[in-house]
Amino acid sequence: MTTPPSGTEPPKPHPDAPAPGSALGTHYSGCFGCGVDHPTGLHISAFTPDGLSVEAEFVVGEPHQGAPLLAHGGVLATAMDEVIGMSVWLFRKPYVTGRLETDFLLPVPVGTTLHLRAWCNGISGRKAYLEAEGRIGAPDGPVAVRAAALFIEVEMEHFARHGDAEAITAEHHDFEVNP
Ligand SMILES: CCCCCCCC(=O)SCCNC(=O)CCNC(=O)[C@H](O)C(C)(C)COP(=O)(O)OP(=O)(O)OC[C@H]1O[C@@H](n2cnc3c(N)ncnc32)[C@H](O)[C@@H]1OP(=O)(O)O
Repeated sequence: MTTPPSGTEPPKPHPDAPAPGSALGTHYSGCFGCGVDHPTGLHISAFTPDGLSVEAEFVVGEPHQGAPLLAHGGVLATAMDEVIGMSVWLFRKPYVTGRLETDFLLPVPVGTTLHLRAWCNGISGRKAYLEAEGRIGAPDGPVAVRAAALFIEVEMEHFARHGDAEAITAEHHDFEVNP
């Protein structure tokens, strides 16, 4: 379910995608993944090297523990969800996570800098097929977490209908899309 149907072309950058090297900023200041105002969130800040994929760092802190001094698996899955979400929004359409599969390959100690990368393998109709990985200590460090995801395109109205419409319009969005 997270593999594109055969024949799906690899995506090309959207004409309005951020320029290669651009920082992506936060899409919502209260977001647990990237929000700058979240007291215990992951504070992931990301950039796109090519307008198609996302690279980011996540420093595992004490609020992110599962076992003593080790990252909680659900928190690591959140980090994967966040960078995958950032990468699919590069296509300038709103998407939400439908399915997220995660493999945990190594324990991740508190204090680790996880180097995250997310990319899209294909888009077919409303479905986007994506992957991510988290490497310990360096962009070419050992892989601790891998994820594959199916994201589903929605109307912007999805967020207003199910969430807080005023908060959406009040925030500045680096990821603003005009559906
Ligand atoms: C920059 C932003 C960063 C954000 C990072 C964080 C991202 C998130 O965490 S988003 C929050 C978590 N996700 C959600 O809240 C989504 C909740 N789910 C929903 O709202 C709905 O189920 C939704 C929108 C995904 C799909 O509903 P709906 O629009 O009615 O479409 P629906 O017809 O059910 O599904 C569309 C297609 O996707 C498929 N699909 C939907 N969900 C899944 C799933 N879990 N697994 C596999 N396929 C699925 C359906 O089978 C259907 O396929 P087909 O067209 O071939 O029949």
